[in-house]
Amino acid sequence: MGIRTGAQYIEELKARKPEVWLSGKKVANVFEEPVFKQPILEIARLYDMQHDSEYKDKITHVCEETGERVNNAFLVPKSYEDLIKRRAVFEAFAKATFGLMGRTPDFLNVVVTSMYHNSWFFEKYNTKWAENVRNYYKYLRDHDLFLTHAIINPQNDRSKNSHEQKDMYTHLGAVKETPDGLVVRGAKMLATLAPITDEVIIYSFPGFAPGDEKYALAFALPIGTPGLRIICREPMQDGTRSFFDHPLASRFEEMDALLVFDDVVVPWDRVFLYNNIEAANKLYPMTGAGQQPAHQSGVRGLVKLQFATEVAMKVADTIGVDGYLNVQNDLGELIQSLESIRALLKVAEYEHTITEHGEAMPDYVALETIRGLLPKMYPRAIEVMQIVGAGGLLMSPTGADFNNGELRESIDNYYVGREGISSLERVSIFKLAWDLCGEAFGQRLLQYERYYTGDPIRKRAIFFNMYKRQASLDMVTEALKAVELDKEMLMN
Ligand SMILES: Cc1cc2nc3c(=O)[nH]c(=O)nc-3n(C[C@H](O)[C@H](O)[C@H](O)COP(=O)(O)OP(=O)(O)OC[C@H]3O[C@@H](n4cnc5c(N)ncnc54)[C@H](O)[C@@H]3O)c2cc1C
Ligand SMILES: Nc1c(O)cccc1C(=O)O
Repeated sequence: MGIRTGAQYIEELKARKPEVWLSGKKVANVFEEPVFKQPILEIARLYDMQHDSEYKDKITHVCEETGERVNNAFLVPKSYEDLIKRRAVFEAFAKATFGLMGRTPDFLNVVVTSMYHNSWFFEKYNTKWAENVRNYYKYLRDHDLFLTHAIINPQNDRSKNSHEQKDMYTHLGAVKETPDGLVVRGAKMLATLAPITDEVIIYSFPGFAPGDEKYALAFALPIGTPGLRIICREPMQDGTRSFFDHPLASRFEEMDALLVFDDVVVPWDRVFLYNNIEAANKLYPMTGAGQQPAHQSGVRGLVKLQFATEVAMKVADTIGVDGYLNVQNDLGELIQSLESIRALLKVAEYEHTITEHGEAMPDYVALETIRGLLPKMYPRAIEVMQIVGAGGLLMSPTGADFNNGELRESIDNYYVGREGISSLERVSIFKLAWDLCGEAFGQRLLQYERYYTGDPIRKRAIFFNMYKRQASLDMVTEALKAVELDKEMLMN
């Protein structure tokens, strides 16, 4: 098999019947559901890029084991050059979606590739788990599959651990072992793009306490597995809004969902971890499942931040305000943020380390710095877009108004931009901006940047403590030597 085409992705999607709930109704056919139709086509486009002569050699490679061409997300990076090959697919997929779809197939395929290369970790606890991870990676790679994931407990009572919740199966937990597999019950959040993916992987994110053993789980299942219920949030576009009026919301609605497992049987060959809180707490930091996807997210986040910065700059130019100091100051700040992330990515790749298992790991400090900065920089770019766009963001007519002969003269006369910018150009740019800085669609993109990789506050605290453990603070010691001299004097 190897790389799929968009048509193959869609055919396989059509052949599945996941239990998807949307706005109070069970979705009979995901591909025909207007809310999902365009996002499916956008994902299909990514698969087609793998066969496009412009991208094929950049984003795919020939697998040494099978001789098939596979996506670079499945490449185990062994060198700087391999990291650059991985970056190529992250960048190509991000640019195809302006960085607005965070969970494109490359994201989780990188996670599973990392778990595969670090199957020694699972071996330590259970050789079958390690074998299952290795087999699953090969299955994903050879079938070029698209995963969703839900590694966070639903937001119920965050002051209590899973085993202390009112109902012991509010959070996903193991119920019993059977000859066919492990029976699991409960919920996990927040499975982005779940309705249009092939499979779901559940893996553990640190935070398990003694008593949480039944919740210590990692496994993968086909998205249409019986008993798996996918409950979507309210859609932010109904699939009928025009590309003109909502150039981004109409294309890139990245649905989020709660997953409810109703005594679902996980076959034993799909169980990667179970009933072991030490393993569950260490999986994320020890298998590269935290660091390697941060490379993908950093590249994607850079593209998204660059896109927002470009839109803000275009808005300012369109209405002739980028000559003013305040606007230049704000836009200059966005560009400096953008260049900071670009530089940090180069550092992350260049200052990679080779692990004892031969994996090229992008630099932790640079990646964590990106992880902590993007949740601040992206909201700031949206704020600047709102400040510069001002009332003009609420002035745009609709495409229907443009098409109304009675209105057309007024539209052409009164919606123009600066000299040389027609009404159509000005309104089109302001509609891009409004999708990003006004619509619920854009607010989700902002919340995504804040929280897609965990709670930035707690992640920053972990980063600080890691940094503090390695920080020598030598300059302070050096500076205090001068004080020592005085002390000798003072002592005498
Ligand atoms: C758009 C979007 C897409 C997402 N996609 C996915 C996905 O595909 N897969 C996935 O698994 N997850 C996904 N997530 C979920 C994401 O991982 C979580 O949002 C993130 O881990 C934070 O958890 P939470 O949202 O439950 O916030 P909470 O943990 O409930 O935090 C809420 C508030 O309470 C504070 N708080 C809570 N607990 C503590 C504590 N112990 N100590 C200090 N402060 C605390 C937090 O700082 C925060 O201010 C997505 C999130 C968003 C917004
Ligand atoms: N992918 C993640 C997620 O979905 C939630 C929390 C953390 C991560 C991550 O990869 O760091």
